[in-house]
Amino acid sequence: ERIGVLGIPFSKGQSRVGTEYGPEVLRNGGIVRKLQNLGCHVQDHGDVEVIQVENDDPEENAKNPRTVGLTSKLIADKVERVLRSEDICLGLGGDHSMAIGTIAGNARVEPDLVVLWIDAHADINTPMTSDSGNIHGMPLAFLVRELESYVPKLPGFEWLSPCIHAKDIAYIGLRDVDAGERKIIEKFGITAFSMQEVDKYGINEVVERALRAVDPEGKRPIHLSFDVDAMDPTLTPSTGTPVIGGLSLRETYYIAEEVARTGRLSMVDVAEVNPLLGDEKDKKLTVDMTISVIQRFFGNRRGG
Ligand SMILES: N[C@@]1(C(=O)O)CN(C[C@@H]2CCCCN2)C[C@@H]1CCC[B-](O)(O)O
Ligand SMILES: [Mn+2]
Ligand SMILES: [Mn+2]
Ligand SMILES: [Mn+2]
Repeated sequence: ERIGVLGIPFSKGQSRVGTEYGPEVLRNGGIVRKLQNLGCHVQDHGDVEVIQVENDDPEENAKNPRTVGLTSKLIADKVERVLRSEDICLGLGGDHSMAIGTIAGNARVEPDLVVLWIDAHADINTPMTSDSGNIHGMPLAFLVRELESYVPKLPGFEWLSPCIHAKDIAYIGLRDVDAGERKIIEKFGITAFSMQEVDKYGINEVVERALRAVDPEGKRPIHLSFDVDAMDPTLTPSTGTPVIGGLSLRETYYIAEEVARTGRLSMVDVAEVNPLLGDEKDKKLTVDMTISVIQRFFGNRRGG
């Protein structure tokens, strides 16, 4: 497998400084070398250029819309280019608004992709249903065709057309879903396995059902968007919106190993690592746990 690593040093989808250092701490943690040691061909494509728009006033309750929108376009263009020359793109974030660009860019190369969203949160608020106005809580709303009439065209987003269907998404790890998101998930029948289902069925059954729900014939490319807050905060404390009762290390490994085993992985987003949150121990733990999970998306199997 040829892997293209792309840094996405972005933080304006939310309000806490620090996620812009995500790519740096993951690179310093040795992710490129560790993937090469797995026998992968790894090319580091550097960082996406981040745009900071002056006087970027909120629009329809969404904060930093122009900065997020225009940076998302650059992300999409770069992801498209990487996927034209590599088999898989590994996007190192950066807050989860990065997924607007990564999914848009991936869909240009793999229009038939499905999305597995591993997260404590649903990240599908519209600007109107959002309590925070932070766009990292909205990325899927900008991408889902069925929501197009519910989402205003914000300044900076003129370039973006929704590119996935609600039925192409499956969530694993939900445990902090807003009322408006719950309504959207129910209205459009989005496949969602919260931590309650993980406890009820076990992670193996959840992964099997999630994959079968979005891709019953087992032939579509997979965009895996991993928010490190899906894991329990005892494992990844350095993240902006931690929620207790998260995925264990072994459950997260299992998801990664099973997705790797499909052989249809197209892109992995790694979102919401914030090395400025917590103490040095928290930061090191978060980076080490995140890197150990990433390795399992790319062939490191516990059984050797
Ligand atoms: N839905 C949210 C939004 O701001 O839209 C609200 N939530 C925080 C809020 C705190 C109080 C209790 C209810 N939850 C964060 C989430 C976005 C997470 C983005 B991610 O990328 O980290 O997943
Ligand atoms: Mn390709
Ligand atoms: Mn989250
Ligand atoms: Mn998220």
